[in-house]
Amino acid sequence: MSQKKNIGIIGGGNMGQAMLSGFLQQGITANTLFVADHSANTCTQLNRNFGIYSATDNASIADKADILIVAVKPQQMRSVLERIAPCIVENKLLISIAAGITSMQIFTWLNKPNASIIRAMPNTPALIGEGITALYATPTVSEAQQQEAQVLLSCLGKILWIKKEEQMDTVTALSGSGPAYFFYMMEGLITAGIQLGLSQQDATELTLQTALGSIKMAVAQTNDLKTLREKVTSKGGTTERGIQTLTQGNFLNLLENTIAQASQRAKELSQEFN
Ligand SMILES: NC(=O)C1=CN([C@@H]2O[C@H](COP(=O)(O)OP(=O)(O)OC[C@H]3O[C@@H](n4cnc5c(N)ncnc54)[C@H](OP(=O)(O)O)[C@@H]3O)[C@@H](O)[C@H]2O)C=CC1
Ligand SMILES: O=C(O)[C@@H]1CCC=N1
Repeated sequence: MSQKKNIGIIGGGNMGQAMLSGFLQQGITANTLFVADHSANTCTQLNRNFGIYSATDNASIADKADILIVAVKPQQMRSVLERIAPCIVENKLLISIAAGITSMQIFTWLNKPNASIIRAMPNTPALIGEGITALYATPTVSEAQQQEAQVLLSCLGKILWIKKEEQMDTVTALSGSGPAYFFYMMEGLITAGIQLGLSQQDATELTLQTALGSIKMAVAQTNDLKTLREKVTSKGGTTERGIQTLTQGNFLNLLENTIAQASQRAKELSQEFN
């Protein structure tokens, strides 16, 4: 990515900082990164920890940025966008990562039907360059801007372009929220191991390395997931009993319902904060 482009981020919280880390690790220079956060304390910390310029005034950061990432909570999106609207001049690319908030709402709040808007859904593994970011470009975004967004957000891991905006809610439920489901499952496995007599340290090491090895095998795609599972599951053995227990507990239905509910929540966020 051309180092001449200034990257602005509004909202220096969990995801704003994960993105910032990913950008810096991939060699985007600190003097092209600008962050706004309404907390002066957060600004001081960002400046100290990342060596980037930060300010409490959103408009000043929006002005400096060629590419502006809005990373505040959905409930803050409307007031933030209405206030920075005068800064969203022609050729500035605005990337929203807010769950649920539609491009139609963004255009309306900016009152700029020709603004260049991309919706992005990253996830927190962006912090170590192992995220995946789904992207949806509105028709006002040029090919060159799509390319810029792709190059920039590739610093955070993989990229997946989505053609239909309505799919963003499912994407949010699956990959945006997804790391939390995996962390939750690992927490549960560790707890179970401890309850059955392992030390915290041993249960943690066994769980984390098993997760890592399984993910690496899944990603290598030498076999499909079902085959990989079946290779572990000896007839009449331990895994079979474990999987039976998951099946009896409607594990797959539970997962389907989890994604459906998270996706539904994205739709509600859009309506609640309209
Ligand atoms: N966390 C995640 O894994 C992911 C989050 N997202 C999306 O990213 C967005 C941010 O989420 P997340 O980082 O978790 O939230 P955080 O609350 O951690 O970050 C938001 C930051 O913005 C600050 N802020 C609040 N109001 C303003 C304002 N008016 N102007 C400037 N800064 C403000 C907050 O300060 P304060 O805390 O003081 O309110 C906070 O530091 C959300 O829209 C979410 O849907 C998308 C993908 C993944
Ligand atoms: O929980 C949330 O609403 C945000 C969006 C995806 C991950 N975190």
